[in-house]
Amino acid sequence: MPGTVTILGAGAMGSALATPLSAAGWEVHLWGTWLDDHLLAACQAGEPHPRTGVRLAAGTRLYASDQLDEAFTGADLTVVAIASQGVLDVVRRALPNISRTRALLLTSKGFAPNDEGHVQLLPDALRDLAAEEGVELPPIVAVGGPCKANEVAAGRWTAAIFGCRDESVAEEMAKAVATPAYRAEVTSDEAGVEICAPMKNVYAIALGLADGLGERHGEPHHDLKAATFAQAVRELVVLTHMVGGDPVTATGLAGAGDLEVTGLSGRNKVYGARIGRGEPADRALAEMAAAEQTVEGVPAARLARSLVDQRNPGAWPDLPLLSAILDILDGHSDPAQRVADAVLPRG
Ligand SMILES: NC(=O)C1=CN([C@@H]2O[C@H](COP(=O)(O)OP(=O)(O)OC[C@H]3O[C@@H](n4cnc5c(N)ncnc54)[C@H](OP(=O)(O)O)[C@@H]3O)[C@@H](O)[C@H]2O)C=CC1
Ligand SMILES: O=C(CO)COP(=O)(O)O
Repeated sequence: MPGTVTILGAGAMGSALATPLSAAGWEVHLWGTWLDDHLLAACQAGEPHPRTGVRLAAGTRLYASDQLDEAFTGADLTVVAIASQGVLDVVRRALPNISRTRALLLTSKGFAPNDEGHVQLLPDALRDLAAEEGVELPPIVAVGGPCKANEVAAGRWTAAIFGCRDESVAEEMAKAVATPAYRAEVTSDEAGVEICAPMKNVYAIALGLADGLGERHGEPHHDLKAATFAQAVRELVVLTHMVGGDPVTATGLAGAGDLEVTGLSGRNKVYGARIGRGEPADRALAEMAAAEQTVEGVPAARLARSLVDQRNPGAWPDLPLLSAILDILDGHSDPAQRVADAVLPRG
């Protein structure tokens, strides 16, 4: 199918996807938000993208925030690669253009709270938004799996998972973007992919904490990290079930796979490591924000608290690690002990 793809968001992931999409034969239009001018300027100057350290794929056309309509000239496909807090705002502006494309691929990992505080998965919120505006959205394909933007940008082997309620659309898209290095498996479990995506960021904070403890004490805490990993996967299964998804999604690329890569080197893990080294949670977050390091697990954890309260508060006893992470974000005085108590057997 290759034709023209418009990528909304010129941050790490949006710019990275230009690599496989170009390699798969697409003409790539990369649109930057009103916050991305400095990123586009660096790319225009032929420098590596500031967030990935990798040069944009040759031939990528760049569009500034006031060129949204131009960015959709001839577009057949939309990719949304906006950090979660900006997704609804950007999609609202682009709705008429998006509606003329074959599908909307959504890489963002987060939740959408509405004005009444009701927490939705992003695709549900996007469909509601489109209905309110009287616009018909194309099928949404949730993009998940262990995909570090810098590795995708560099053209290294990456396995993604595409989740669409209409599995044939996921299949069509997976074929249309496949390269020897970037390939996607498909599922009809949109909800499962969409709950695992933000929640693995939350749990990766706890994985990072074990690494930070190791650095602080000069001795590894791999046992704690592994126990944390296993508990995180158990809780991803509980949460996936809660939103009507398939537990297999939680144990595959979208859940365990993405948790692993984020626990190795993601920004959420880096944040957790700072807490493990002894930094106060709020100060570490402020310093990462100042360095343009998005830590999506923090807002996601708090929205997940509301999601569980709204959908099934009876599940809290099965979510001790999520409870621990929330306490740590709220300033718990002994984060390491709090995680250990959540993931070690009671004895
Ligand atoms: N980085 C990665 O390895 C991966 C990321 N993802 C997901 O893809 C999405 C994008 O990630 P990534 O590219 O790393 O994120 P970035 O931090 O690089 O930001 C992505 C884009 O979102 C914009 N943005 C941030 N906040 C707002 C806002 N309030 N309003 C409008 N626009 C906003 C950014 O602008 P600004 O430049 O100002 O931040 C940028 O254009 C995320 O949800 C992430 O979870 C998925 C897989 C891997
Ligand atoms: O989602 C990611 C990898 O799949 C990136 O994770 P971080 O946001 O923690 O860097």
